[in-house]
Parts: sequence; structure tokens; C-alpha cells
Amino acid sequence: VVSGRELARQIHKEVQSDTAKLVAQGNRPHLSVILVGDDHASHTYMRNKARAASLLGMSSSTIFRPSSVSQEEMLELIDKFNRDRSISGLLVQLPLPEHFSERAICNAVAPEKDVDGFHIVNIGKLCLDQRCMVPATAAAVWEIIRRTGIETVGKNVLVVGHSKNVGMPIAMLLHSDRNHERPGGDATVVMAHRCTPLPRLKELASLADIVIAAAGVPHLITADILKEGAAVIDVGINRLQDPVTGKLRLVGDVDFEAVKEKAGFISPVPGGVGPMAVAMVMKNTVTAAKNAPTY
Ligand SMILES: Nc1nc(=O)c2c([nH]1)NC[C@@H]1CN(c3ccc(C(=O)N[C@@H](CCC(=O)O)C(=O)O)cc3)C=[N+]21
Repeated sequence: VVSGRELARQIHKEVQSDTAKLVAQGNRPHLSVILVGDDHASHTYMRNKARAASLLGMSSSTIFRPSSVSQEEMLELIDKFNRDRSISGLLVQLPLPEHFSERAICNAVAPEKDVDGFHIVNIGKLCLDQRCMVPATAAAVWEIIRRTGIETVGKNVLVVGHSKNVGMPIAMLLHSDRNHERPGGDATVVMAHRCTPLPRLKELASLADIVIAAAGVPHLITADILKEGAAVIDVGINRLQDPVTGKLRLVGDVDFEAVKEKAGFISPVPGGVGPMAVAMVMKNTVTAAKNAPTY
């Protein structure tokens, strides 16, 4: 069982020492988070990021807006933050209310401050294997694989789920060329998604050396469909009511108890990709601060 919390602590140490150097140069990294509405999960994630920032010696601020805020007002706010030299990294927590174009909002954030890596220029660079801000959740999966010593070159990887913010960037990192400006995993990547027939999913899973579950379907990945010794990274976040206690419980897309007996590596939920994703936002914020103009 791969501990995302433990790996996140490693990254925190690295980020903390980089932060200290920047602070000594009078350039304390600052993360600004814009949070729209009162989605409970979004507030939890935002608090996790704010806590991590202060733990690592960065400063952070969260700007709350009601769900009635207009796209126009949001664009003005983002523009103001883009021009504010005291802000190193800026992210708008997603999802946004229905009346927003998330694409327009993501594209409004200055690419060099875009610690989410969701600006179209950063996505383009990601696809071209150029150095860029890598979306935190995908970077989290990448670092879990790297730091656990899981081999990717020539391996079969199955990414389950093709969301633009998670499945796509993960597949991009893992299939691309390791000898480029942004090194990739050189794996044979296959993506399955909601249109993949179940028998086909099973067939693909049985061939996979690494399975990345990012579909948002609890218990989708069961032990019977996996190859013995496969590495399983669970990116799912599902809140289920516990039949016994009645409380909401966080579960991933993987049937953890059964799969951990068959898998070579497995990342749990909670305590796997989640804490690593927070750590990667912090790392991106330090990168943004390093690259910021100092004149
Ligand atoms: N603009 C934007 N950027 C994001 O990076 C972004 C987003 N929007 N929207 C939602 C997703 C999801 N996400 C998580 C962050 C932390 C945990 C995390 O800390 N998880 C803990 C548990 C947290 C809990 O108990 O709910 C864990 O897995 O151990 C999970 C998920 C960031 N996202």
C-alpha cells in the first residue's frame, strides 16, 4: 500500500526548502484561491491547500464569491490578480456554477500563475512535451509512480476515465517520450471510459501493468479483472453513505480490500492521490514564484 501522505511529506520537505530560499530573496510564494459558492468538498480542498501553504512557509489567501457572481465579475477579479505582483500562483476552484464557461475562466488566469495547469497554453505545452505547469492531480499520479519505483517504459497502462482535468493529462504524462523537455513515461497507454463496453474494460484491465482509476464510479475496479501484481492508482473521490454507521465515507473507484491482495502496489483513498495533489499545487506555486519577474 503506497502512502500518499508519506510521499506528500517528502515533497513538502523539498518545497519547504525551496520556499525558504525564495523567502531569503524577498520573494515569498503566495497562493491565491478563488472559491465560488458553498460546495462542501471545494471548501475542504481549499482548506487543505491553505493549511499546506502555511505549513510550508508560503502565504495564501482565499477569496470567496457567492454562486450568483457573474462571469464578468470573475474575469475582472482574475485580471486584477494576474497583475498583482505579490501573487505567485492563482487557481479557481472547480466546478463552477452552471452559468460559467469554465474554459473561459481557466483561460483568463495568466499561464505563468496557472498552478492548476488548466490554461489552454499549459495544456497545449503538456501535449507537446514542453515544460509547463502540470495539472496537480496528474502530477500526483506521476510522482506516486516515480517515487514508488514503478516501471513505466514499455509497460501497459490503462487509464479509466477521460476527463479533461484528470484522465487526459495522466494519459499524456504516461505515454509521452521520456527524452523530451517534459519527460514522459514511454508507456503503452490505453484509455477506457463510459462508452467502453464492460467486457472490453475487463480485457484491457487484464493486460495492464498499471491501472489508473479516474472514473468516479465506486468499486468499478475489482480484483478479478486485474493482472496479478499490477500497480493500481486510485484517483476516484466518491462520498458514500456507510450502511452501518450512516455516515458519509470517502471511497475511490477501486475495491480496495480485495484488490490490495492481488495488486503489486495500490494507492488508497483517502490518503493516496489526494494529499499528493495538494503537495503538487504547492510545488507548482513555488515554481511560479521562481519564474516570476523580479524587476
Ligand atoms: N481548480 C481546481 N483545482 C483542483 O486541484 C481541484 C479542483 N479544482 N476541484 C476538485 C479537485 C479535487 N481535488 C482534491 C484535492 C485534495 C484532496 C484531498 O486532500 N483528499 C484527501 C481527503 C479529503 C477529504 O476528506 O475529503 C485524501 O484523499 O486523503 C482531494 C481532491 C482538487 N481538485
